[in-house]
Amino acid sequence: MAKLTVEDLPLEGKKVLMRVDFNVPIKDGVVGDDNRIVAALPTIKYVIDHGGRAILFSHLGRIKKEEDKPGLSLRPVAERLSNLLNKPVTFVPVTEGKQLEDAIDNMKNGDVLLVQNTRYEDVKDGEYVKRESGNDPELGKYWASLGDVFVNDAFGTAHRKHASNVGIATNMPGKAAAGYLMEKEIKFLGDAVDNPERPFVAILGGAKVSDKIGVIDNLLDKADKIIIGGGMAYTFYAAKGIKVGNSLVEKDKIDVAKQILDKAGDKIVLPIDNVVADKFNNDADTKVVEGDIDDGWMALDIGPKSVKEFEDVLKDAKTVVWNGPMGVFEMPNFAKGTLEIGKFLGTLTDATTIVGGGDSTAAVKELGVADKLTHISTGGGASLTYLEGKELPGIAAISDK
Ligand SMILES: Nc1ncnc2c1ncn2[C@@H]1O[C@H](COP(=O)(O)OP(=O)(O)O)[C@@H](O)[C@H]1O
Ligand SMILES: O=C(OP(=O)(O)O)[C@H](O)COP(=O)(O)O
Repeated sequence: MAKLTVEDLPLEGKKVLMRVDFNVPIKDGVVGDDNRIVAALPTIKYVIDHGGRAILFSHLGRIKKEEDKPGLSLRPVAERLSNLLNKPVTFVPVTEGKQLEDAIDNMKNGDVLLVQNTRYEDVKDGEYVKRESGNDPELGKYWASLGDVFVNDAFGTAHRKHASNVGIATNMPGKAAAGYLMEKEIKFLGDAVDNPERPFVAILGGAKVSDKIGVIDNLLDKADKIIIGGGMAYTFYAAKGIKVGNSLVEKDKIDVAKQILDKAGDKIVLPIDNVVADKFNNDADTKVVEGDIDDGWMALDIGPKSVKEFEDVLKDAKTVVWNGPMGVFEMPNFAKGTLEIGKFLGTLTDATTIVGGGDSTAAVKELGVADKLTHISTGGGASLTYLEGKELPGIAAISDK
């Protein structure tokens, strides 16, 4: 890696500022899926095992007004982290000032401290000032002044230019390194996209064509096949002149979809059949249709022939990258396509299989196949930005070796 890593930094007795992505689901004050916390443990352990004093920063959710703050405290995360590390974690309920500075001064080698949600800085005295998410230069400078070195392990936030990632790093030139999770994410995604074992198949789903057009465009030059399922498939149907009924279509993207199809030749694989419904509801009347979708019906999942078609494309793949569900996965009656594809990926034990994004990750976990896949990315937006071939500001700001 051309960037400094945690192993390049002096740690013994140092105040080690660490940016992690602990933006995890919290319900009634309890952490739900703790995958992102678990994924950061190797770097945290490395730092404390080498005598560093780990000062952790993360955002949680989005804060636009004072009332958002109480429900988005990182305190439950500190508790879960403490359980996972099997040692005390000091939680500091503020993001700046004497209380934080004193807590840092009181740390001993090997101690762990978690600072309050960095996005508390986005609202000051009731005003939405975006000091954290707007990368206020004074804030990054202040946080950088609290430590000796900086480790960024927040891959999930790497597509954001925040004070707590880019700001701190730019104020610590030559002392800002990547953690193990960051390294691992870049390695798997980087190898998959830049140096894939072939055939390389990408599976893209979900709803937002506009967000993923850039990804498709970049992958056209790199992948052998691109499977498009989920809501985005129907904008491509429209581009091909197939009737879409009431299915989700981004009308202003039909022309771009046409251009992509022209450029793609037979690289793009679209669903043959779909589960269509008479309303956007789990209890809707449904049927499976091939090709044209009549008015009054909307496609909410791929059909059984599409599942077979996609599996035929996937069965010989040596590298697979999957982002986005094949249907309205949240409704049990339209989850089958996503679950079948997830299950099939679990059988591809000879291939490198990488899954990114909340819904697809949830699907493989629900199926219990997550541990059969090579890599589950902790970043949805970040992995997409990477697949799009764009620079991630959080990574760019890390010091070069
Ligand atoms: N056929 C479909 N029609 C409408 N919405 C769909 C369809 N297929 C998938 N979706 C929706 O797409 C959403 C996920 O889209 P998106 O945000 O683009 O993906 P991701 O969460 O992976 O980034 C899910 O909420 C899912 O219900
Ligand atoms: O969860 C995140 O994004 P993701 O759901 O796209 O992976 C990151 O923590 C970034 O959070 P944000 O989208 O509120 O900036």
